This record gives sequence, structure tokens and C-alpha cells, in this order.
Amino acid sequence: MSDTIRVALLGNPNAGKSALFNKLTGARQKIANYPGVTVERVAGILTLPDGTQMEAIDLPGAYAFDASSPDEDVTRKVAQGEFPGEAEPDILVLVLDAGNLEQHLVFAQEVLALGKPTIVALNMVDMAERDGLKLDATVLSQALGVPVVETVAVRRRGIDQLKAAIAEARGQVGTLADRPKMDATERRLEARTIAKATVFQTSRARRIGDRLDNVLLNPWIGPLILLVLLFVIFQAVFAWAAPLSDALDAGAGALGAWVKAEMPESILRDFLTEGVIAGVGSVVVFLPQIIILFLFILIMEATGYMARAAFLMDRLMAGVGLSGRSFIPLLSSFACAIPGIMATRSIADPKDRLTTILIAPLMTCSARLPVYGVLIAAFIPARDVGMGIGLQGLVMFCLYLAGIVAALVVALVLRGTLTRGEATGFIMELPRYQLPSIADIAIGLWQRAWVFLRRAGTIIFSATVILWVLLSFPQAEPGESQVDVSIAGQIADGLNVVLEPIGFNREISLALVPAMAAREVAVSALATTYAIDASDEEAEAEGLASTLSTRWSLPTALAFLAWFVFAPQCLSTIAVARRETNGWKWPAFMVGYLFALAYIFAGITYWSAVTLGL
Ligand SMILES: Nc1nc2c(ncn2[C@@H]2O[C@H](COP(=O)(O)OP(=O)(O)OP(=O)(O)O)[C@@H](O)[C@H]2O)c(=O)[nH]1
Ligand SMILES: [Mg+2]
Repeated sequence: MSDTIRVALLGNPNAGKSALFNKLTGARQKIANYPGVTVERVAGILTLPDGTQMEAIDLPGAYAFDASSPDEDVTRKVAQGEFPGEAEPDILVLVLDAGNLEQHLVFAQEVLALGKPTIVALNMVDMAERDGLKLDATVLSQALGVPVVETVAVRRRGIDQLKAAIAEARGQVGTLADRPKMDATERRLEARTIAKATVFQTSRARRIGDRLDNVLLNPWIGPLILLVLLFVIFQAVFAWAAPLSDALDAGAGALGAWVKAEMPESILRDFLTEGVIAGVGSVVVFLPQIIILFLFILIMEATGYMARAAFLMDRLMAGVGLSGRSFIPLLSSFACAIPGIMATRSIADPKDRLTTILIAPLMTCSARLPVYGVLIAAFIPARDVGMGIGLQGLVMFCLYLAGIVAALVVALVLRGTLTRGEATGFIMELPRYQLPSIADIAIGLWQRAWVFLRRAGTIIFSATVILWVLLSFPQAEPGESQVDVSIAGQIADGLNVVLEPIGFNREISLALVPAMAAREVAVSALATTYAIDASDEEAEAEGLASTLSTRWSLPTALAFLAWFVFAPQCLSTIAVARRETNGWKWPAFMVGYLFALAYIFAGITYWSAVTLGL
């Protein structure tokens, strides 16, 4: 192992380190056009042209070594060889954004002062060219005293040269002269001098971005555009996905019917039709919705609009005592609270960070999409409420909004009590606008689809199978209802005592327990339960949505939706919250307050709906 060289990628946030890392190692680390994407060290192995093994280490971006956020701390420790269980890197690759050279050279001074063999990857030269900048890499190399390789990480440009430079730098370990120690001001001055010498031609091509920002960041028009955009997304999630989802739904129904007709009656047949096809199938049909949602999210991330959205939200966030820094973690939580909670590592203030962790589960994660989707399909007519706006998409939009509003209110309360503190200002820099690369978007979508299907095949499948077993035994005598006599049915009867006051029926109580594993299980569990219940004849072929629409009252359905806005039905989120807060105290608090809110709001929804005669 001793001849494996260890190379760490360092630089400011959003310099393109992860993009470079991916191209070097063939990995598929998340890259996105805003700072703070990578929050922990990630390593990968590759072979250099001369046959040496190299371990590349991707690190969170940093502005300085003395920064206080947990992610930047990792960067400092790895670079200085203080990371537990890890040797010092042999070579540093300092990634600089060619279009933001002056700013990126400030941290560069600190990295160079470490006195380690360093290679500069002058990245994003394509963007610099687009902006009308011309850079002289030789001048930069002389000024910094290290080799400079021009790269375009997203196009593989310069990757081979970079590898060659790394192989060459290998021999020079320890030969770098000590550099003078500089303070922050000196570093800034030096950065300016070097940038001036390196960048020797500028034109006014940057104007496009400025003009876009004038509109998109306008205090009045900006938020309006953001709102309209979100609105369009949820309309699209329903409208565009409908034909595909319907086809998948019909396919699952036909498959179930076929298995039923072809196989002799047996426990295995029941397991396949009721557990696997009806249960897991009921979740898988939401794949088109998930893909459409992520298509929008990925495009917004890649273009640089997401960072603008964070900027727009800053005033609102400050109003509830959070900083704009919390926006990206909260936004990531729309995919899943787990990466969202991890992304809080880029928040320096501990109380600010804790608050963000505690409210992250209120953001509507993609696991809720199947739950909302089934109930909306069952109870909300696919009507046009005027101007081409579909009612179903509108309801979905409102559910997302409910989560956001709840999160803001909870943050406000927490910041005044348990996590009291001052709001810090917005410090995120705005990245340049980029056209999204179709390949990157396609890979991103493929990854999301894969995550979704893998969940369906593992956690959702297992939870559904266990439930199916508990529902199928002991077997009912003729004339008895299978669900009534089953173990699961008995347990649900007990739980239903607590949940009945908020309008929940026994099937819901039954579904909520396995749904602790993952929210989607609520859908597969309901599908399995009703499939077993109906197994005598008839109803089985119809989808879950139509079954629900005939068996549940509207107030019950609405209460169920309200429950899922709040309920912390996800063990992995609880586990991550424990890890990130180093103890059980805060996750316990989180689970407690979320269940309390879920119960209260489901109750309010139910009784209001009943009172209104819905
Ligand atoms: N045009 C262009 N875009 C690039 C280049 N390198 C990276 N990008 C884009 O720049 C953005 C940031 O890239 P990342 O690799 O996520 O940056 P990072 O340095 O890892 O950022 P953090 O993890 O936040 O520190 C992404 O949208 C990339 O697609 C490049 O050379 N040219
Ligand atoms: Mg990164």
C-alpha cells in the first residue's frame, strides 16, 4: 500500500472539486451549482499513466482554514493530517475557479503555506472564456510557484494533463521552500496582485447573468417567479406523469390478475398478488412523479437558480431566526431529510444548525409523494379550477406549502426558546448561471430513480412482506374476515383506540406501524391490507385509489394527509439526527414534537371537515 499516493482536492466551495473528482475516479459524487454540496470527505482510487495507484480525496469546499462550520473543519483536518485514522495527503490539488480567480486565490495562499507539493487545477476555464476573460497559466504558475493545469472538469478537458502533473509532483515531496506566513489582509492583497497579473483581458460578456439577476432577484418579481415556478412543478408532477402512472397502474393490475388466473390457489399465489404486486407495486407506480419532480430540482440546481432561490428566501429565513445558509439543507430535504440533515454541516452556528436539523423533516420529502399521490388521486377530482390549473396539483402544492409554513413557525418558536440566538446574515456567494448538461441531468435522474426502486425492492418490500405475514395468520375460518382475526388486525385494533378520535380507521392504524420504516410503506401496507380483505373476489383488480375512495370518508382522507405533513415516519432520519447531534436528546425531542403536531393537526382537520359536512 505504501506506493499508493494520496491526493486531496482542496479549494473554495463550488470550484468544481467534486466534478474533477468524478472525472478522475469515475465516481458519481453529487455536484451542483451552489456552494456547500460536499460535506464530508470521499475517497476514490485510480491508476496514473505511469502505473502508480493514487487515492483521490474529495473534500468540502472551504474559504479558510480557521472557519468554524463542521464541513470546513473536515477539510482543514484532512489537509493538515489531523483527520483521525488518516495519514497526511502526499499531494494537494488546489482547485481554482478561473472566473473568480481573485476570490479563490485568498484560500489558495493558505493552502500553499502548508508547504506541501501542490498542483493548481485552474478549473472552469470554459466559463472564464465565456465571460470574456483571458488567463495566462504560466504567469499564475510563476506567481504561485507550483504547476498550473487548465481544466474543464465537466468536459474532461485537462484531466490527463492533471494526472501527468500529479505523477510528476510525486518525486518532489518535501522540496518546496517554506513560504512566508501571511495574515488575512496580506493574503487578500496578494490574491489581488496575482489575479491582476494573470487575467489580462476582460470584456463585458458577464452582462447576461447580471440582467437575469436584475429580474430573478428583484425583491418583488423574484419571489413571485419562484412561487409560480414551484406551482408549475406540482402541476407538472400530476399532469405529465398521469399517462405513465396510469399505464404502470394498469400494468400492475393486469399482472396481478394474470398471476391469479395462471397459478393454482396457494399461499404463494396470495403472497405474490397481495404482498408483492399489490403492495410494492402500489409504490412503484409513482416512479414517473418522482422523476418529474427531480427533473425540475436537478435543472434548478445545475443552472444556478437554486442559489438565487436561497437568496430570495433569506429575508424570510431571517424573519424566523434562521440564516440563508439553512436554505440549501432545507431544500435538500425535499428529496430526503437525510442528505438535508447532513448538509447542515455547512452551517457554522451550532444553534442555527440544530434548529435546521429539527425542522428538516417538515420539508416534504419524496417518500411522501406516493402517500399524497394516492390520496389525492382517490379523493380530489382531476378538475380544472380555471386558467388551466388542475385541482390535484393545487392540493399537492398546498401540502408542500403546509410543510414549509410549519417549519418556519417551528423555527421561530425554537429560536425564541430552546435554540435561542441571533440570526446571522446571508453569506452564500451566488454561482454563475450555467446551461445544464444533459448528461449530468440524465445521470442525476437515473440515480434518483435507482434510489427509489432500490427502496421499493428492499425496505418497502421487507416491511410489506412482514405485514402480509402478520395479516395472513392465523387464517380465518369461512365467514370470518381475515384482517379481523390476523395478528396485525389485533394489534391495529389496540392502536386504533388512540387514533380513532382523529378520524383514523383500523386500516390506517395498521399501516402506520410498518410505515415507521419508510413513509411509502403506508401506501403498500394499505394496498396489501385491502387486497387481503377483498381476496374473495371482485375489487382486487381495481387500483388502491379507487378502493380508498369507496371505503374512506373525505374527512378521514384529509386527516391522513395532515398526519403525513408532520409525522416523523422514518427511522433513518431519526438515526441521522442522532448521529449529527451526538445523542438521543434532540432526536427524541424531534420525534415527540412532530408526532404531537401530527396528532393535533390530523384531529383539527378531521373535526373541521366533519363540522363542515364534507
Ligand atoms: N462550465 C463548467 N462548469 C463546471 C466546471 N467544473 C465544475 N462545473 C460546475 O460547477 C458546479 C460546481 O461543481 P462541484 O463539483 O459541485 O463543485 P465543488 O467544488 O465540489 O463544490 P462544493 O462541494 O460545494 O465545495 C457544478 O454545477 C458543475 O457542473 C467546469 O470546468 N466548467
Ligand atoms: Mg463538492
